Amino acid sequence: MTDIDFDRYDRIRPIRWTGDALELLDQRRLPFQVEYVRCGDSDAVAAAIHALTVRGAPAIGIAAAWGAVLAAREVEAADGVAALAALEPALQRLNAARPTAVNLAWALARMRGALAGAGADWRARLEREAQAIAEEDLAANRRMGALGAALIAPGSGVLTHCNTGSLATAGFGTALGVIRAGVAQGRIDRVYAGETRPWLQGARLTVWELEQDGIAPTLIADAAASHLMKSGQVQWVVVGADRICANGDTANKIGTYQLAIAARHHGLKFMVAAPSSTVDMATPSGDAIEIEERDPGELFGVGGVRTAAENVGAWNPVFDVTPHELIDAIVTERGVIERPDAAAMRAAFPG
Ligand SMILES: CSC[C@H]1O[C@H](OP(=O)(O)O)[C@H](O)[C@@H]1O
Repeated sequence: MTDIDFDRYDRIRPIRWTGDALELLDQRRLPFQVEYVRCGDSDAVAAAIHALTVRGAPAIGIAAAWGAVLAAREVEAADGVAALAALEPALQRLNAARPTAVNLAWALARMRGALAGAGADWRARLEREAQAIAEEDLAANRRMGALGAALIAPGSGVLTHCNTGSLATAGFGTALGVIRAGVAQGRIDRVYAGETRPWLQGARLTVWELEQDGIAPTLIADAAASHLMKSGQVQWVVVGADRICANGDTANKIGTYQLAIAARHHGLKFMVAAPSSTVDMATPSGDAIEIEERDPGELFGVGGVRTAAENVGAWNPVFDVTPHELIDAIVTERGVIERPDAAAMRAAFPG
């Protein structure tokens, strides 16, 4: 199979550290405006994560890590132990920005760990740790892309949901990295992207990302997914994850669960691609995952056009849980877990 020209397929960087501030590509404005917003302190980063200025499980972990670096400039401490105590309120505010993606808490735990044993140079240690988290994520995505693409037979069609690309990570993407690798290797002929209401990560972000690569996706309404699967044009559904539990149950963007049900009904394969930073072995199953519910107002407008009358009752959970029984493969940078269950997860993530 041809090698993957990673640089060709990965020119978007949603997160930029300037040395004294964090610049975030404002994903609320894409694809119509390409604008970066500047976060000069940790609370601005927390607000940006909550507002989805930056979004995507790995990306919010990386942003929070840089938020901790900014918080370090807001406190005085002689060493790592004193810094840990002084930083904790800011780290808690960063952690509270969104509840479902485990990457946020995972990144902040990495930053706390970097302080252990640190001396007067603890701020520099934090900055190195944030940089390492971002670099490790990019490397993980590129390895995951190759591992996931290898499962896909040449001539395949793939459906993806939400945005799991460079915009949601340090680069290349998770599920979108598998798709980029699969297209590069001639395995994937057709890419379908679900619009992903209500926030339209698919229509606004995934389509834009793939067009930057010269990959022409076919956009579909979320409601068209089962009909597409029935057509025989798609062989795999490939999605990302926000939290993968100890038994393989997976939280991901709302709408993923019904894609998994339809895929199983139509005999399609269902792949979850996520870095090991998304695996949460401390959560036994999907029932224990906190599902973020956002402002119902996100349901009422699309591109400035109202989609419902005022004061309509609405419910806006933005994630759901796919039971492991409906997942054919979980792909992380450590390898492929076929037919995931608690035993397979323990074998892959022994502790
Ligand atoms: C590799 S991104 C993982 C995950 O994050 C997205 O959620 P959101 O856009 O709300 O941050 C979506 O669930 C992606 O699959």
